[in-house]
Amino acid sequence: MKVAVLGAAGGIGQALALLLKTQLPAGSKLSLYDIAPVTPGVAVDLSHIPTDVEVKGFAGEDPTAALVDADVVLMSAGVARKPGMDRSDLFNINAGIVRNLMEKVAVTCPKALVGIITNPVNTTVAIAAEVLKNAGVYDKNRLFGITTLDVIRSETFIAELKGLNVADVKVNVIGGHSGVTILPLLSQVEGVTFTDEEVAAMTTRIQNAGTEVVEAKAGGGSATLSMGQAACRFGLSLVRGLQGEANVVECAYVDGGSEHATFFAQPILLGKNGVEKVLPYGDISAFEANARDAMLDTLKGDIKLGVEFVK
Ligand SMILES: NC(=O)c1ccc[n+]([C@@H]2O[C@H](COP(=O)([O-])OP(=O)(O)OC[C@H]3O[C@@H](n4cnc5c(N)ncnc54)[C@H](O)[C@@H]3O)[C@@H](O)[C@H]2O)c1
Ligand SMILES: O=C(O)C[C@H](O)C(=O)O
Repeated sequence: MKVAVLGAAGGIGQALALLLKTQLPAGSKLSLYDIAPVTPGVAVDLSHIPTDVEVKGFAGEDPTAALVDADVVLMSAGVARKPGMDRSDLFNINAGIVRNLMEKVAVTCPKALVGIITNPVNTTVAIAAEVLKNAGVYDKNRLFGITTLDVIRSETFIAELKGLNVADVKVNVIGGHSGVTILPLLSQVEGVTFTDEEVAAMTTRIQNAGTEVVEAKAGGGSATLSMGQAACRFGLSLVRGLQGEANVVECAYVDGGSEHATFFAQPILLGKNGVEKVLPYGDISAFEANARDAMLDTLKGDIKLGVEFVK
């Protein structure tokens, strides 16, 4: 199994690469790419960790060498937020980066499962899809916006509030990955009840958790370590699905035939071809139904921006 990380010298990329080096199945290959010249050095550094995962690093303008024979591509290349910015403020720089990298993916490893981390995810995934369509290689089951950070934040914050073992807390987060488009389905969390006030406060905290980190880092960037963990969890789930493991389920932002929007985050069953099945997200509360319906104009606008960027 070969996993390529694009943006591998960055805050997320290095954390993710470290976790993958120590957690990918024995015999895997890890391919690191970034425009930053330090990237081959990051690979040499990781290669001294005694696991059976071969690491190679590539720098420069062209990611092709890193993408050859990749089964999974995880992309965090791009710029991150500073205080006062919204994720959509990253569009001007990151849209072009994602487009250019996806053009190389389309030519070099069109069958790879691609997980997009680069913000604004609601839009960059639509850009990636349009590039793959233009190249004639789009398979909606192989493209994912990684929203796992919203899931692990929800698990953490709920366990803290309710005094639970975090390993026992499971939460679906649907919609997208910014502001009101992030919707944790708190009504479905087993063994827990929330007051209306708790639901409102917890939903807002999860929606603003990225900003919480951006402000705490005070100009030093956004979430990198928790995102490294989230992307590792999602990337390992993609690998487990590819290897034929049963019942691998994650929430992700996919082109899954949702009635709500072209791309929508919801639970998916992963398998040998990526998305095996888009799963229903189940019964939701009136609060959640209102929040879901209220987000749709924003989400559809974000998607339209991505489609129009490539056209
Ligand atoms: N999906 C999520 O939940 C989530 C969570 C956190 C951050 N993010 C996003 O991930 C992205 C990366 O964040 P970070 O903290 O790692 O930023 P960072 O600045 O630390 O790292 C980004 C890396 O991308 C590289 N890069 C820039 N342009 C490139 C190109 N054309 N080709 C290859 N590499 C290129 C840079 O050299 C840098 O090493 C940001 O857009 C951020 O908003 C998403
Ligand atoms: O908030 C950001 O800009 C980064 C990321 O999307 C996050 O949720 O932490």
